[in-house]
Amino acid sequence: MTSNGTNGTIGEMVKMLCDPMCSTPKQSQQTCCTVKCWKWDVTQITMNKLIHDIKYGILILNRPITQNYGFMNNLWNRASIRMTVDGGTRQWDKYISAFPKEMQNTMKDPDLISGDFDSITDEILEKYKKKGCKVIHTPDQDRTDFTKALIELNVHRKQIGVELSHIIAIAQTSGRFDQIIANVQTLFLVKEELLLDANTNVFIISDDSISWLLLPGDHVIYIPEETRLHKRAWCSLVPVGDTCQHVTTTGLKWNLDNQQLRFGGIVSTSNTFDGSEKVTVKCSHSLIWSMRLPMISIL
Ligand SMILES: Cc1ncc(C[n+]2csc(CCOP(=O)(O)OP(=O)(O)O)c2C)c(N)n1
Ligand SMILES: O=c1ccn([C@@H]2O[C@H](COP(=O)(O)O)[C@@H](O)[C@H]2O)c(=O)[nH]1
Repeated sequence: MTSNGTNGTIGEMVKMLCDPMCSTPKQSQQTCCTVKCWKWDVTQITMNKLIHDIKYGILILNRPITQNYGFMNNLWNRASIRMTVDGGTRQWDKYISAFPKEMQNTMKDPDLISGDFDSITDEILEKYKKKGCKVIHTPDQDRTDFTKALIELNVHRKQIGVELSHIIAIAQTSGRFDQIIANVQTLFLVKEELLLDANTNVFIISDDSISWLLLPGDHVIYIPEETRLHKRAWCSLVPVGDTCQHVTTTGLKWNLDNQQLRFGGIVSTSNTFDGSEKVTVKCSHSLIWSMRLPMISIL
């Protein structure tokens, strides 16, 4: 049981609702149809409340790692699959090298390293090969290294026979704008092209935000007290790709009432919370939800 009294994993699809407003095909001959419904509790990641039988993967993208040692140590070592992506291996190496030897030794090595390897030296690759990391070359230039890494992670997942409830990508929403957008595209591709098991959700964590894709349906997002009360708390609902024709929310300072979100129309950025324990979002099309990363606990 989490602090919010929610059982189960983040992103769990909790129930099927009957809703005559829903646009999905009718399930039965009555007026009843199926609406998918998810609940999200990010403290399972940020407060290290990952329930012990929940399995997740973690991957490091090519941005400087700014998270504190205690948080990373816990999150990284408890992952079922650890992966660094191309230049992300260099970032990982730099990150752990900054700690004293005894701290470095407590960090497990990556299980997998993938990439087209245009952002990593042979020296670093060799160093990690010698440690026993599996190196996978992914030369395809029609997909990003992040997307290809998820595909490889999924192959490995099947080989070792684990089911992952989520995958955490450590990145930054800084640096190259095209890469920030490409990372969002990866979140869409995962669902569009079924790159992962349908129950596996991908989160992108930077030093100040956590973002993921909300699929059409009903979402309940638990907001930790620390975030709710924070003066600079923020959140956003961004209709990337398609116009989101109908969005209804509760728990926000600027709520939407069956409104349309689209670029050139309304895009809900710099929104914040109204103090409620949870935000609810009902959306007809996919949206990117981002929020201030709740304070990270060291243990
Ligand atoms: C229409 C189109 N535009 C651009 C590209 C080029 N492209 C898309 S993904 C990709 C690989 C990017 O690799 P990644 O390592 O993720 O990023 P890098 O640091 O090399 O830019 C490339 C080259 C393409 N294949 N098709
Ligand atoms: O500015 C950046 C650069 C990269 N990324 C992410 O990391 C992977 C690997 O990048 P390489 O440059 O190939 O080492 C890339 O696919 C992006 O997902 C980023 O987020 N921002």
